[in-house]
Amino acid sequence: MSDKSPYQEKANESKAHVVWHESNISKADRAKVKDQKPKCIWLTGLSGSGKSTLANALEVALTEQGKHTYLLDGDNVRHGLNKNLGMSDEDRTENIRRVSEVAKLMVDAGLIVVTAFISPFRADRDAARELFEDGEFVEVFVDAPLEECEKRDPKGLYQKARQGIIKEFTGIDSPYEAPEKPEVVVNTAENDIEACVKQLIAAII
Ligand SMILES: Nc1ncnc2c1ncn2[C@@H]1O[C@H](COP(=O)(O)OS(=O)(=O)O)[C@@H](OP(=O)(O)O)[C@H]1O
Ligand SMILES: Nc1ncnc2c1ncn2[C@@H]1O[C@H](COP(=O)(O)OP(=O)(O)O)[C@@H](O)[C@H]1O
Repeated sequence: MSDKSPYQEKANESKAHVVWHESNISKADRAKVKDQKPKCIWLTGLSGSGKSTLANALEVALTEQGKHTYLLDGDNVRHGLNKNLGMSDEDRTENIRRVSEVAKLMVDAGLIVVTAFISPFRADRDAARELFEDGEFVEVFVDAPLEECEKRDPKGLYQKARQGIIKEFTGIDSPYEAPEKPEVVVNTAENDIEACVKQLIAAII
């Protein structure tokens, strides 16, 4: 987001008068009560690659193991917190910035957070990583070729994008920058859902 945005102008006005408060309970205290290591599991990939499906299945598996989790999904967050954002590059960046900060708060609360956003820009995902301590941020590339995602087209969005009804669609007329060094790559075109979840659990726990 540029420095000329209304959000940034208001932030600049008030910044000088806003003071950080320390809390008596730390992230480590909260994590100890939950008996787990807080983490942010960041799923990135094309629409239809399998982010929501895997994030849901992963949350189920973690909950069955007694872990305390929360799932942040792009479609859902865009109905509430980020309902004032569209799909321009600038709005996607702001979407990911806000979600990264929410995920950081949730990790501070001691949770294992799973996020499912296209998050197409490398710089935005790197900025998210910067908010976390070493080892807390696990970038997962949910990898499936565009042709496979388009064939699945679970919401009929690719068809609408090809017809020009939806503009700036990721992979069609908006870019997707694949991760260069993700902690995990799950290939959803070659492995079934169960195998991908197994791979994720092994990488996380
Ligand atoms: N133009 C365009 N491009 C891509 N996706 C679109 C678009 N318009 C609507 N949708 C639907 O919005 C979901 C993507 O939201 P995200 O918040 O994950 O996007 S982003 O990270 O800000 O790029 C995405 O969800 P997934 O299919 O689950 O990825 C789509 O359902
Ligand atoms: N290994 C797999 N992992 C995840 N989804 C898969 C896999 N194989 C096939 N699919 C199917 O692909 C589709 C992915 O849709 P979805 O999870 O909504 O993707 P996204 O959230 O990335 O848009 C679903 O219909 C799902 O059943």
